[in-house]
Amino acid sequence: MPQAKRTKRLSQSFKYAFHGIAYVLMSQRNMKIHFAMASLILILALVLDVPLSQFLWVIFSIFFVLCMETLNTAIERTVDLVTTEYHPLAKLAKDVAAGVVLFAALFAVVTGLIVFTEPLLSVAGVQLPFPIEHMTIVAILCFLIAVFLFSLRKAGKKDG
Ligand SMILES: Nc1ncnc2c1ncn2[C@@H]1O[C@H](COP(=O)(O)OP(=O)(O)OP(=O)(O)O)[C@@H](O)[C@H]1O
Repeated sequence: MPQAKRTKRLSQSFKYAFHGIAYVLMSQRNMKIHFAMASLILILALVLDVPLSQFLWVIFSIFFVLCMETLNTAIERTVDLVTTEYHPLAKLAKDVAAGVVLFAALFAVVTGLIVFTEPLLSVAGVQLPFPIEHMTIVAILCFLIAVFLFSLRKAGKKDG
């Protein structure tokens, strides 16, 4: 029956997807760290009773990081399929894929700082000197400028 066939195919797809996720979790140290951090953050959100609108951002950033780490592993294995020898393009592909995970992780850190800094400090009876959004803007601007300067230096070294 076509219906039964489709159900079987769907369950097979889930099985393959879970196999992929299990592989990433078992083989990648970073994925284990992401899982541990996500668990801690969820417990912290529960303890601090984070409002739903902010909690949604926390959940989004958790799954965003998990997605990017999974994608990164897929890219790494694909590169390994093409070559296990040293190749500058293999290096570039893997380094850029690692950059994707770093961007996702930074997004998660920024989200965590915005959501958790004030509630955590208020538990300790401390007040921030400036609004958290202003401090976040300054921190992100500093990061962007630092990355830009680092890239310029790298490009300069290549030319020189
Ligand atoms: N075939 C290759 N050619 C050139 N450089 C490579 C190659 N494979 C890996 N590298 C370099 O080594 C770095 C680490 O690669 P590696 O595949 O070990 O990634 P990893 O994050 O340690 O993943 P895993 O431990 O899951 O294999 C890459 O970012 C890249 O700079």
